[in-house]
Amino acid sequence: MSNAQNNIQSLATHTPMMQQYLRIKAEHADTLLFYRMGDFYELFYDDAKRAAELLDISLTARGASNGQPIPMAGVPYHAAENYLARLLELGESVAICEQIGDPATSKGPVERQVVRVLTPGTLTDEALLSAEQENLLVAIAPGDSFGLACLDMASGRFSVLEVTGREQLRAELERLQPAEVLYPETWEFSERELNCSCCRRRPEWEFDRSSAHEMLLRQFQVAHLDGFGISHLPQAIGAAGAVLNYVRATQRAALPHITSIVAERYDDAIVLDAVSRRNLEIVRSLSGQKTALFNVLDNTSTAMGSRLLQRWLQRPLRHHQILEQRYDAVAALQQSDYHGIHDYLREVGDVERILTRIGLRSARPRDLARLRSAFHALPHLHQLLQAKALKPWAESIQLFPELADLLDTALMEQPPVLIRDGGVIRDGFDEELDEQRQLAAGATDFLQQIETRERQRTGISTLKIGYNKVHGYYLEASRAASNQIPADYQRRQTLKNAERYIIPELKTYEDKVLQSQSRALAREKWLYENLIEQIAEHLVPLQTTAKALAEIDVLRCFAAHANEHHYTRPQLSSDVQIQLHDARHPVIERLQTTPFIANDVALNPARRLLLITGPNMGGKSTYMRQTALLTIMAHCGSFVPAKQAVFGPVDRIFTRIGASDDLASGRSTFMVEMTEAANILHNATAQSLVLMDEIGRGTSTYDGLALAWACAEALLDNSRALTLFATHYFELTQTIGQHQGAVNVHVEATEHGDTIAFQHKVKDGAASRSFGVQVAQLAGLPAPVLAQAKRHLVQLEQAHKHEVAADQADLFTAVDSTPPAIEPSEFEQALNDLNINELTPLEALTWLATWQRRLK
Ligand SMILES: Nc1ncnc2c1ncn2[C@@H]1O[C@H](COP(=O)(O)OP(=O)(O)OP(=O)(O)O)[C@@H](O)[C@H]1O
Repeated sequence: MSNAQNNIQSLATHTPMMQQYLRIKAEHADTLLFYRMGDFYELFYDDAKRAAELLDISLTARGASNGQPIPMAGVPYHAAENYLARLLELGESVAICEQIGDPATSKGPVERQVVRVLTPGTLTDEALLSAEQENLLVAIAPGDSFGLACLDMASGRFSVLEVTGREQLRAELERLQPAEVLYPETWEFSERELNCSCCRRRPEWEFDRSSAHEMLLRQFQVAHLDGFGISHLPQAIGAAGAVLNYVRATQRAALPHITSIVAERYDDAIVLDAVSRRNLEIVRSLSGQKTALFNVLDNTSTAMGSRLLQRWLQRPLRHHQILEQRYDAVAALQQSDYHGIHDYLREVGDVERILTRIGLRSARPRDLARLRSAFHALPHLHQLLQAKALKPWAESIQLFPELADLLDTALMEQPPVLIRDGGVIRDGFDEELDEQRQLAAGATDFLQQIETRERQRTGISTLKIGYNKVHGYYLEASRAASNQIPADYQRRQTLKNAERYIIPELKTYEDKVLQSQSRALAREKWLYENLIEQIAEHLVPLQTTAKALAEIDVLRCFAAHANEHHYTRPQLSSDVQIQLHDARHPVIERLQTTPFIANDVALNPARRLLLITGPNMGGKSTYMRQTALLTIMAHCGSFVPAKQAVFGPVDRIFTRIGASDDLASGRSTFMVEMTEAANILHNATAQSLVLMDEIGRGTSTYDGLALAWACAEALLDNSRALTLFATHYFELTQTIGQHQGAVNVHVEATEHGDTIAFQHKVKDGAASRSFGVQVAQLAGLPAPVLAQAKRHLVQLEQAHKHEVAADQADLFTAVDSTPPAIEPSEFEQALNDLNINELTPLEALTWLATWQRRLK
C-alpha cells in the first residue's frame, strides 16, 4: 500500500491542505499528481520520489502532516511543459490539479480540481508532441477475433479494424506503433506482445458493445452507425467505446474534433507481418539511422504531410482504382508548379493539429496566427491545383475568406505565446477593449507625469516610479538622497542602496491602472475565446480541407521525386506478375556515391521462383529488397525508380531476411529463421511476394540444404507465390533451378587473380561459386587464416566430389570443380628455394632446427 493510500485512512490527522491533496490523489492513484501551489506544481509522497528520480530534480520535504515530514518535489509552473514532456516520454501519466477557487475569498485551502490528465496516447499540446510522428491510442477488445480501435487524438482521426489471430494483431501493432494501449483487465496475455511501453488495464465494462454503440451515436450525433460502415464490427465497436471512455476521462472536456470513424479492412492493404515491416526498413531503419525508405522519400512541406506519408507507406493499398487516381494526380503535379505548391504548403503548416486544439478550445495565439497564414495561402494553392486530375482534392479545399478576414482584423501581427498577459487582439477590433486599453494607458501616462513632477519637486534626478505585486506602485530613490525626501512620502521598503515610498495620489492611480488593465485583459480573453468559437463552427470543412492538403503534400512529394530522380508511373494489371525493367534500390542509390546498377525482375506464374545465386556482396539482398520496396511504393501511389514497372495483384509481402537471436523470447537464430519460414509456408498465396534470403544457413550444411530445398518446393508447388530465393547452396541450381516455374538467375562478379570485382548485374543462369574466401580477404581476414581456408576449401571440395561419385548421384555435383589457385606457404616456399646440393650436413641440420622452432 502506498504512503498516500495509508495516509488517506487517517485524513483527520492531516493539515487541511494535505487532506485536500490526499482526497484528490485517491482518485488518481496510477498517475503522478501535479498539485498547483502558487507558481509551482508540487508532488508529494511516492509521486515526489518517483518524479525526483525520473526528472533528476531534488527531493525535499514540505513541513509535516500527521506528524511526519512530507516528501516533496516541485517544478516551476512556467517550465512545467519540459518536465511533462519528459515524463510522458517515459510512459508516465500526469494529472494536472489547478487552483480554481479565489485565494482572496477562500476559507482554508483554495479549492483545487484536476482539470486534465495527460497520458502518452492522448496528447494534443504542441510542446508535448513530436511533429514527425503520430501519437496513437489503441484499444484492443479480444474475443473470437480482435477488435482494434485507434485514435490519433491530435488530429481526431479515429479508425477501427478487426483481425484474427495473434500474428495479425502483432502485425497491426507493429504498423501502428501505439503510444498507449488499452485492454480489458480480464485478458490474459503478456504485455510484451503489445509492442508498447504504456499498456493500461481497463475495466471490462468500458469495452461493452451496447454502451459503446450508444457512446458513438452520441459522439457523432447520428441515429445509427451504418453511414460509417462499422456496424458489422461488434468487437471493434467495443474497442472504440473503450477509447472514447478513456479519452473523456482524461480530457474532461467535449471532443468536438472527433467527427467520424472509419472502418479499415484488413484485406484492403498489402499485409506485412511485424518481422517484414522491420526487415524492409520501411519507416524506421534497423540501425536507428535515417536510412529507411520513408527518410529518403520524405520531402513533404508540412508535418501533417510527413505523417500521412508514413501512414501510406505502412499500409500500401490494393485498390487499383484509388492507386490510378493517385498516379494521375502525381502525373498532373509533375507538370505543375510544384515548387510553388511546396512554398504555399509551408505557409499552411500543421493545420491538422491546430484544428484539434481549436476543437478542444486549447488553441494558443500562435496557432491562430498560423491558421491565418494558412488562410492566406489557400487561394493560391487552389489556383495551382486546377488540373483535371487534381479536381477531387481541389474540390475538398475550401477557402474560408470570412475567417481569413476575421483573423486579419482581430489578431496582432505577431501575437505572444500565451493569451495570459494579453497583447493578442489588435487595436480597432473591439471598441470596449480599446477603451479599457486607453484608460490603462492614460493612467500609465499620468504616472509618468507624477514621476517628472516629483523629480522636479524633490530635486532627485534619479527618482523613479516602479511596481511590484506586494507594494503596488512606489517611488524609489537612492539612500544617498534620503535627506531630500519630502514629509508626505511614506516609507514602504528599504533595499540595500535604495528606499521605496508611496504617496496617496500614487495609490489612487494604481487602482485605476490595475482596474483598467485587468478589465482590458478580461475583455481580451473573452474576445479570444469568441474568436476560437467562431472558427470552431467551421471545424468539419476545415478538417476536410486539412486532409486534402496533407494528401496533396504527399502527392507533390511523389511528383518531385519522379521528376528529380527519374521515377516511372507503375502500370497495374489484373494478371499476377511483377515486371520491372531497370529497377533501382530507392535508398541505396541515394546513399552510396558509386553508381547504382539497374536490374530487371520478371516474376509471373510461369516464372514464379527466381533462384538467386552469386558471390557474397554481389547484390542478392539488394535485388530482393528493392523488388519489395518498389512494390510498396507503387501501392502507396508513388512512381518507382525503374524504366518500366508492371504490378499485378499483390496480397502480402513476406520476408525471411537476415537472422538474429530473439533471446528475450528464448529463441535461437535457427529457431527464429524456421518460425518465420513456417509463417510464410502457412500463409503465402499465389498473389504473395516472398523474399527468402539464405534459408537454412543456421544449421549443418545438409540439414540446411535439405530444408531450403523443401521450402522452395513447397513455395513452388503449394503456395505458388512469387518468390525471390537467394541461396549459397549451389546444389539447388540443379534441383530447384530445374523445377517447373523456377528460374536460375545470378549476380555477376569477375575474379582478377586473388581479388574479385562485383558487377551487381543480375543475369539468367546459375552462378558457380560464392567467392566467400575472396570477400573475406576484402574484409581484412589475416593472411595465414585465408591461406589455411583456401587449403581447407580444396580438401572439402575434393571430399565432396568423391562422396557424390560414390553415390553415383549427379545431383550435388559442384558446377565448377576447378580448384582455386593456392599460394604455397612460407615454409613450402623456403623448402622449394633450398639448393640441397650446395648445403653442408651441418647447414642442413641448422636449417631444419630453425624451421622446427618457428613452426612450434
Ligand atoms: N545493383 C547494385 N548496384 C550498385 N551497388 C550494389 C548493387 N547491389 C548491391 N550493391 C552494393 O553491394 C553491397 C552488398 O550487396 P548485398 O548485401 O545485396 O549483397 P549479397 O549478395 O546479399 O551479399 P551476402 O551474400 O553476403 O549477403 C550493397 O551494400 C551495395 O553497396
